[in-house]
Amino acid sequence: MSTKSVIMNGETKVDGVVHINGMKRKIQDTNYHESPAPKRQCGQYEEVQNIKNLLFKRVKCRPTIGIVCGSGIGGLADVVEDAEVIKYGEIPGFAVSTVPGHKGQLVFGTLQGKSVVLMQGRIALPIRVMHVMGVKMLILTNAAGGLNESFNVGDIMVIKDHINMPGFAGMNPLVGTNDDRFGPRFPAMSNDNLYFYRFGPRFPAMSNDNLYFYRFGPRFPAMSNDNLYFYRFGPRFPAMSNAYSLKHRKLAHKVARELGFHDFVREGVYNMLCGPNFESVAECRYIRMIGADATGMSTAHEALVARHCGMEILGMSLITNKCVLDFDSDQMANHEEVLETGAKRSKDFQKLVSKIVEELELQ
Ligand SMILES: O=P(O)(O)O[C@H]1O[C@H](CO)[C@@H](O)[C@H]1O
Ligand code: HPA
Repeated sequence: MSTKSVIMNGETKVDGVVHINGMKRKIQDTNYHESPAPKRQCGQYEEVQNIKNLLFKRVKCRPTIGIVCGSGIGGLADVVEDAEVIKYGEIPGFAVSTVPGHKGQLVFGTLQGKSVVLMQGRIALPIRVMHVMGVKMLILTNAAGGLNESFNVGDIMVIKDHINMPGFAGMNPLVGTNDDRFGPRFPAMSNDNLYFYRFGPRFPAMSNDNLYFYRFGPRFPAMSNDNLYFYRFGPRFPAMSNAYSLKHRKLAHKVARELGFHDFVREGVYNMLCGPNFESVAECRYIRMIGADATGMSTAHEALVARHCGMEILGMSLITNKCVLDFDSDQMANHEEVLETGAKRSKDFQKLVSKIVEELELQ
């Protein structure tokens, strides 16, 4: 006899298979989002702790700020003082970055008096390693193609939000069983401070502030009197608010003005596609239509992993080329142009990031 249960509106579970809008999803628990995922690129907790221990045996630096250097932007490492460099190949589990323009190493040291770690070469695992090392603030940089017609090659776009396009097709670094030691189950990336749970968290304390809203209410609420949320296992459907926080975007623009960079520092929405091909003209037109100002092949997943474990983020894209939006154009994006623009703007980018680091107030 088959067992059938209604999980939530429109979703039913029949013999361990969830049916959503006519599609079948095999599940382990009652939660289809927790179906077994392939080995997680952003790291299991023990693995991440082991890497941290290994790194802390090798370096003196205890970073509080992490910086991910995009294509052609790695020159920032040159201004890091007391640099301690570890190649990805020396770190178990770190994929060796294959993109030209990415050196594939971690650089620990001091920037403007603050302890930092730079990733020269982007892979997902180090974000969680940074988190367990104590990094509170992550600066994400990338090279991106400009979609906004008013952007020029060489502009720097402060990211106000992102579109995780691969996520539309199920590619999200947070898919798989949630490890609550990193963060909650369903982080939202909206820009407000309200938490919405689809079902409510599992074992939350009912805090004293008025920022948390439950759509259905928490499962096992305690009524304690403190202002903090403690998750024993983490909430199921939390929102991850303030992803690219206004505070840090404002700081980036203030610093840009102080440096006289305001003419080429812009703001906009970053779109991530998987790559490795550059986008077709129709794709570019589509991404522009849905609200993106620039597009690349990175950053959104790192932002998701970072926000999931509670890090603050600031993102900046160097517009290295203009995306081709005209079907009849013979222009073609290419990685050489990306690196070339990166090189031309590298000193300005370094100054901007260094001064932002100097002025960052860590909570
Ligand atoms: O996002 P970063 O690492 O800057 O690199 C960008 O540049 C490469 C394409 O030229 C792609 O990897 C794209 O994502
Ligand atoms: O035009 C682009 N598309 C995708 N990624 C990129 N990285 C730099 N430029 C681009």
